[in-house]
Amino acid sequence: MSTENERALEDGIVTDLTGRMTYGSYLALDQLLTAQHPVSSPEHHDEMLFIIQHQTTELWLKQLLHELSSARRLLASDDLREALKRVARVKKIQDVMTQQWSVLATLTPTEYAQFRGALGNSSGFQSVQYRAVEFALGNKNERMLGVFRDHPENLALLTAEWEKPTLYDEFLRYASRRGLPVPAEILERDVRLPYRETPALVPAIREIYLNPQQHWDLYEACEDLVDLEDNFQFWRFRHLKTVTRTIGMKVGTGGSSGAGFLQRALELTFFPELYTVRTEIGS
Ligand code: HEM
Ligand SMILES: N[C@@H](CC(=O)c1ccccc1NC=O)C(=O)O
Repeated sequence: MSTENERALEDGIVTDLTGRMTYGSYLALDQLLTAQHPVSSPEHHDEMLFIIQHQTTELWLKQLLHELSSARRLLASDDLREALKRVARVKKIQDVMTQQWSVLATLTPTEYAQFRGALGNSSGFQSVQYRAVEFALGNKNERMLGVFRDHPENLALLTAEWEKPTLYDEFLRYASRRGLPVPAEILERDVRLPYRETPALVPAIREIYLNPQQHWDLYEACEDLVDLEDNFQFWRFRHLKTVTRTIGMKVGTGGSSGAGFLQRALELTFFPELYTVRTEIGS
């Protein structure tokens, strides 16, 4: 151990950054770190945590959309292996997002009640990126577009997502090109509608699960999609549990019933046939 207990800076380290790209300029930190604007007055200590938790979630949602869009393009160009790399990253990001609830769970109902009133009618329900991720995964809902009528850029982003095939649509189109019997009603479906379970698809999925050696990459892909749906439900569940411990059964600032409304999202499924097939495997 050096007696000074101070690390010497090496001569090669650049310290005059005038006119150069820097850490802060590259990452636009001047903007990022001045974008926290608590609205409680006097400012409540815990509102900063509330803002940071949402902002970090929005950053991860941006990355999820980036990965999911790429995964769909890769599937459309028959590159399943690379598409699955994207999905692997999506799964890791979901893990972080779900873990992150434990930070917000340190916010007590007493603390939250002290600045909740300042939030007005704002609500996570109005998160355009969250809605775009739901759409990308198949939970389309035309009525959600209306929420963004006051914000043309958000409306354009979500409308574009609404009109795009979902990750499952692209996967099933790819499986069809690989020779699996994906019914025409799926290949030709109106992709702006929520994905609904189609019994005629189950034989194609069953074929993959009963003969994994012949369809190994598709088999892996199906399991990755199930992981992704599981992870999505874990996030929803932690949200519901955080909400219940913080506001109990109060109605939401966005105007919904609150916990009951969030509970009903847990009944939704993105990839129904991937679950149905499990009932049919073995005895
Ligand atoms: C104490 C913290 C939180 C509470 C009490 C809470 C409460 C609620 C409630 C009651 C709703 C239903 C809509 C409404 O009427 O407002 C909702 C929806 C939502 N919240 Fe939160 N929330 C919290 C934290 C978060 C965080 C950190 C995020 C991350 C971005 C988030 C994202 C969402 C989303 C995306 C929805 C829409 C869910 C859907 O449509 O199924 N919430 N929240
Ligand atoms: N809906 C929450 C308020 C809330 O959580 C919130 C408020 C503004 C921005 C994001 C929020 N997060 C999730 O809904 C409530 O009813 O307390």
